[in-house]
Amino acid sequence: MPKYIIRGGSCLSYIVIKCGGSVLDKLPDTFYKNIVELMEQYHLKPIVVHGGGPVVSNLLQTLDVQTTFVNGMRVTTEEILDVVEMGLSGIVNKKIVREITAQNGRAIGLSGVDNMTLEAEPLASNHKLGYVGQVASVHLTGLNALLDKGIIPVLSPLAVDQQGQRWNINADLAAAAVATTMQASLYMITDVDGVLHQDTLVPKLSAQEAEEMIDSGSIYGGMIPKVQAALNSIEAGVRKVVILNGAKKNSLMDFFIEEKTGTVFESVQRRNKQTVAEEVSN
Ligand SMILES: Nc1ncnc2c1ncn2[C@@H]1O[C@H](COP(=O)(O)OP(=O)(O)O)[C@@H](O)[C@H]1O
Ligand SMILES: CC(=O)N[C@@H](CCC(=O)OP(=O)(O)O)C(=O)O
Repeated sequence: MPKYIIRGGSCLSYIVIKCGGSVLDKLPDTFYKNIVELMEQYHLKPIVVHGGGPVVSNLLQTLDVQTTFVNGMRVTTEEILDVVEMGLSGIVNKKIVREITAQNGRAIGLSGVDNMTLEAEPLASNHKLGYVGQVASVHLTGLNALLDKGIIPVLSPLAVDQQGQRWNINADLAAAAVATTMQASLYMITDVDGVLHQDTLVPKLSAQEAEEMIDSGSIYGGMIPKVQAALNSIEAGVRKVVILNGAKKNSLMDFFIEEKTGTVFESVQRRNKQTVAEEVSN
């Protein structure tokens, strides 16, 4: 087994990799290869949760259906739900499964609806967003059954409630819910190097700094739910979340080994532990 540093003194066996729609067409083969390597060489349990907003928007445009976003969330009617399901659980989900297969990995695609993996409730702040939900519970049976067999689950962010109603979940929120339930580290893969402030990468971001950047408009659009999901995950006990550029070759593995790029969110407790460890080693 290759040598690698486990930072913070613990081995997190689950890793949630959120793959954003913004970067889907720009992901190099190494991205999928790295996921397979994390499972086969580093004995981690990766779960891919994906978005695909641009694919859904293109489908809607082809169908001549208007679509609007409020703070990075798509206003979702029953008609739009059909297209979201078609685009995400169909086109995008199967593309990712094929790409992992091409790297000699084994992957099974499922939607949050399957086996009620993602149980939905209406979004807390859902004023006029329609069928936009949030995750009430993550049911892990299906995901664990696949991981135990060495199969990588690829999860699309649709969810279902107790009445059988589908809900459209922002993929960052879905990934954060899975990471929180599994107490996994969360890698949010997107098309920029991380959170930028005046075109400069912000390597670490606290909740207060993030709120200021959202209020000032320096964080906008799809980066808002991403940063909020990262902060909520940390608040709920996830030790590390990183926003990373997936378009760069090997970025996933490079971060895993060296932690040099991206914007990192960490719990205060973990930061303190690391500082103590570093002081001891000095
Ligand atoms: N402060 C910021 N730093 C970096 N990107 C930002 C920022 N504010 C807004 N963005 C936008 O957020 C986008 C990423 O969000 P989004 O398109 O929803 O990604 P994904 O599909 O990967 O989830 C970036 O491409 C950028 O246009
Ligand atoms: C409620 C909501 O906005 N859902 C998103 C789900 C996909 C998504 O989040 O995709 P990205 O990760 O590519 O942004 C949508 O309909 O586009």
